[in-house]
Amino acid sequence: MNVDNAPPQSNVTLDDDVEAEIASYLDLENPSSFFLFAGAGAGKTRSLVNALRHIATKYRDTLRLRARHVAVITYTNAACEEITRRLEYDPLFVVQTIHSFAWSQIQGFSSDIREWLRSNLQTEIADLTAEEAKGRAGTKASAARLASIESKQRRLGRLDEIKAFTYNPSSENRERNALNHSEVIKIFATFLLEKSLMQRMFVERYPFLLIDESQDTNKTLIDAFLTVQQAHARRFCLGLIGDTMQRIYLDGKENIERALPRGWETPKKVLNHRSPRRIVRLINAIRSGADEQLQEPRDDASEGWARLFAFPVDTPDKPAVEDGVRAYMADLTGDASWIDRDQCKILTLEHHMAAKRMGFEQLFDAIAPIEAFRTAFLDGSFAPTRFFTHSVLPLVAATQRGDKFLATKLVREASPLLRKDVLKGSEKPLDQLRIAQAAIDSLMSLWANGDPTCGAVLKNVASTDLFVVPDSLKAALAALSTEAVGTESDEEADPVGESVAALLTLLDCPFSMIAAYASYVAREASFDTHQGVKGLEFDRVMVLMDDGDSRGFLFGYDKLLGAKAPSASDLKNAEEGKDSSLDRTRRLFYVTCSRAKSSLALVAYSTDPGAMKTHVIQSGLFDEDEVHLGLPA
Ligand SMILES: Nc1ncnc2c1ncn2[C@@H]1O[C@H](COP(=O)(O)OP(=O)(O)OP(=O)(O)O)[C@@H](O)[C@H]1O
Repeated sequence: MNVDNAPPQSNVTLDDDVEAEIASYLDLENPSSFFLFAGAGAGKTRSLVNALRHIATKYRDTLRLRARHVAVITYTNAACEEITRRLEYDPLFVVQTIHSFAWSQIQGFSSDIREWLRSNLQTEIADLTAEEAKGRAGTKASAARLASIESKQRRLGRLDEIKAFTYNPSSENRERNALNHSEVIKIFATFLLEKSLMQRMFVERYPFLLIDESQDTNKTLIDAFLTVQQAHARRFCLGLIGDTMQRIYLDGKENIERALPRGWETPKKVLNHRSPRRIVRLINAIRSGADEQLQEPRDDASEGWARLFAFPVDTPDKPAVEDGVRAYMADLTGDASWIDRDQCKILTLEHHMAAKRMGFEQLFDAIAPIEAFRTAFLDGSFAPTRFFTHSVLPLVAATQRGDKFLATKLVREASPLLRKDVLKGSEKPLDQLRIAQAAIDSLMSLWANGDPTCGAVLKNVASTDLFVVPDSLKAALAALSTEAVGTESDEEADPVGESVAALLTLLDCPFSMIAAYASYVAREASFDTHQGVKGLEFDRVMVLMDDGDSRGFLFGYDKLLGAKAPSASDLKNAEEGKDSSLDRTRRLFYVTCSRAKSSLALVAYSTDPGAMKTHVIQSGLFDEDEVHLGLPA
């Protein structure tokens, strides 16, 4: 065959040798730790599964002989199940989410856990006591501190009674002997770093540890793993898989790629298997503001569509405008499914818009701005809101529906009033049931005068002992219940801290917001956010961006898309290499746009749609005919 006439080589196998490269690092005798650089749709899951299969083929017998395993940490339970399934449930692999994995490693060390907790509680109590000494007596802040000190002291006092600690990654962990989610991570990281025997046992048991979505994995633990790897570089292989451009959680490690120790390998994948050419060009252009990683579309990829529609920020009927955009996209692409809202993935980059449209804005505004609360609040695991969504709401909803059977079941399962030992110890268990029913009646009576506040609900539940109030709410409850005896100037001189203030605002919210928030975090809403679509892909994606809705504490589409100039602090952050709101917005924008398999419509509500249009064209994100100011005729 004449080589000149041969069809040009397709690029679809371009990255195939990366799999071999990774396999070469997975050498039991001479391991190399690695960080896989691969953008959106590069097939990271496939690389991970291939790497694991390689280990199984090459080392199964050797590993089994010494009861060793391969550990894999994934971000979600769904990812965990998917990888386990693809590995055909092979017991060689321990595939777990970070909390389950951390717990499985520390579970047997009850006395060490007890000592860690003792020392941690003592430090926390000492800090609070010092704050109390500096503060003013009789203020709400003082009431909150005293309540925290009391509950910590109570826990400290009971530590020696606890024989074994418990933990459940998907529950409230409110039992006396339970650890909470962040303690499990901190304890594991501390043990790994401080207990050399545990460190040695760990690398002996798991000579290979691969972490998926490593950019979002808790930074304390990533740092601990990096230290362990450095100490045992010759017999422990740490493989980090992920994409720095897709870091969306604030507890992930910033600039992880720059923190890699010497001697690490950095294989790179360049193909995007998911998106059509136009969308790969767009996500490359978005990414170029952050790093130099460019992707190539597959040679057999179609051209696809990406369009930007910019509207004034005060557009009155936004949902109607969005319907119009979908109708236009259906016409443009010849894909009638755009008409059907349910066949499109509608993404809001931030949650405020969802909160506003679904009716829990006040709740969102109370909690989301607090950095330490945000991640858990947005994924539904924040203990104070979970108390309302998982304990109180189901009971209230069942009672309001007249479902007595379910209401009784819920109280039996969760209420301290009907705990088995209480019923057993009671001479007349029937009386105990009456007490529980009276507590339910008392709670439900709050609705006689309309929608009660969360604070009124909490006070009521605490007074009847219907449910255990989580520690995280006790300080706020104390502050709420305090008839402040301090003067106004005392309150000014000793205000409640940011966290308690946020919880007090939460307690001020009408309880009806809890149901709206619960359905949002359970993803029952018709639109989703970047968090909900991690790792997923959809044919038709519509991204909604509204700075008017985002309150500016996290986002800045107008800045990203050029309708507003960056602020002085943005420029300063950029100069100092610090993560700015612009960087965060760029990453969310990248994550959402890169989910599209066929066509993409961006809808921006802007303070200056004209300036946005000029900027996105000048910066090479879009061509002139791809940007519409208003709905095209
Ligand atoms: N080598 C390949 N050949 C063909 N299709 C592939 C290949 N690798 C991955 N794919 C497909 O490409 C799509 C993206 O893969 P995958 O979801 O694993 O990417 P990813 O790197 O995890 O992406 P992201 O980080 O954006 O979530 C999937 O539909 C997958 O089946």
